[in-house]
Order: sequence, then C-alpha cells, then structure tokens
Amino acid sequence: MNPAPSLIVALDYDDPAAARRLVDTLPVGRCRLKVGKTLFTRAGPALIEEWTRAGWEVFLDLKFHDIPNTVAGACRAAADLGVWMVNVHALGGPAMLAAARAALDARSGPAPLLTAVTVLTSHDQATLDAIGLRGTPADAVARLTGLATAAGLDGVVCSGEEAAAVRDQAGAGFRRVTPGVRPADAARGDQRRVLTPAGAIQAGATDLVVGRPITEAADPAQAVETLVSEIQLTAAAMDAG
Ligand SMILES: O=c1ccn([C@@H]2O[C@H](COP(=O)(O)O)[C@@H](O)[C@H]2O)c(=O)[nH]1
Repeated sequence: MNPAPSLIVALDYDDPAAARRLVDTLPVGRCRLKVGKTLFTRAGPALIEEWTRAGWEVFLDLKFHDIPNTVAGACRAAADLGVWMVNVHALGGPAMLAAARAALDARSGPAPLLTAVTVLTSHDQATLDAIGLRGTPADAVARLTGLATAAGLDGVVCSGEEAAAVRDQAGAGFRRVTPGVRPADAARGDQRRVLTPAGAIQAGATDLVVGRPITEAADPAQAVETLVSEIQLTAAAMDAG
C-alpha cells in the first residue's frame, strides 16, 4: 500500500497572526505547513522555528535562484531552521542545483528534503513563449526534472498535469510536489495548470499544495479537514484498485 499523499497548506497570509490562528486549530501532523515569500518576509525565521519546535513539518518555499555559492548558503540557513523541505529553482541550472545538494549533504545533522521548481503552475504555453522557454510546459518540466535528478535532488515541484510523466522519468521515490490544486468549485485565480485534489493524486502527485481554497474559506480548519479526507479516500480507492 502506498502512503497517502500529504496535504501541504500554503500559509500565504499577510498577517502572521492569521497564520498562527489557523495552525493553532490543527492537530500537529494532520498536514504539513508551507511558508513562502509573503509570510517569510513578514514574519522571518522565528515563526518557522516556532512551528518546527512544536513538531510541524515545514516546507520553506522560497525557490532559491541565484549563483551557486549564494544558494548553497541559503540552503544551509534553511536546514538550520529545521525545515522538512526546502526548494530551489531548477532554472538556476546544474551548478546551482549541485551546490544546493552539496551544501545539505555536508551537514552532520539531519537535512531537509531538497526539491526544485520546474515550471510554475501559473505559467501556460503563452508564458513559456513570452520568456523564450523552448517547447511545451511538459517538455520544459521533463528537461528540468532531468537536471534535478542528475544533481541528486529529492523531487520537483510541478503541476498535476506533469506528475505522471515525472514519476515515469524519475521513479516512484522521487517526490512530485503539486501546487495548482483546486477543488471543483474553487476559483482558479492566477493558476493555469490546475487539477482537482483527486485528479492530482490519480496523476501521481506525492504532496498536494493548497493555499487560497483553505486560507480564503469561511472556516479554514474545516477546509483542511475536508481536503485531508478527500485525499485519504482517493488514495484508499486507488489502493483498492
Ligand atoms: O509552481 C508553483 C510553485 C509554487 N506555488 C506556490 O503554491 C501555493 C499555491 O497557492 P494557491 O493559493 O493554492 O494557488 C502558493 O504559495 C505558491 O507560491 C505555486 O502555486 N506554483
């Protein structure tokens, strides 16, 4: 039996107190927490340390993309915060990915999982054409997944639309962290490559990242519960064949 995919709650709150209010209502371990640029820039490392000390698994989603030496230092700093996962941008290239990997491997203590963003889920074919990225989103995800596997990363961030191809390319043990997840009745917002939670799981996502459908819900804690139940039911149905 495969482990059910995890729910990672994207805490993109402007107000750290609002993020705390939601997290305080959740049982530790029911889901994972994602801190991205909005909340990190507001609240800094202290909030992350507060949650990691309380036992939460935190995905620090800062998508490091810089020269190799700088990204290596940023990954070391993330590891010192005790996060569960940290990510870089695969567009940073092979040397940057290798430097991130080496920085985490050089640690004596535990290191976070290291994943690479491939093609943002807000990007579609028109975006790739505009920025001059060759081929379709699926082509670009495959190329960037190749860079991530060559550098020994633990997985990639991709949309559900590419999750099955990434699994076939990189193997079942390579994580497919999937944002752009929308319950059928939820607004797509700025996301372009979108699947429902069940669709993303059936496509092979290992971790579902969900933000606004939770943070903008009338009852965010209930929205988390509903999503966790849907994830578990979908995974169980798939295991039953
Ligand atoms: O390709 C990517 C990479 C990261 N994200 C992040 O995931 C969440 C999604 O939030 P929603 O509100 O559910 O759209 C957000 O924090 C993004 O920064 C992504 O969407 N796509």
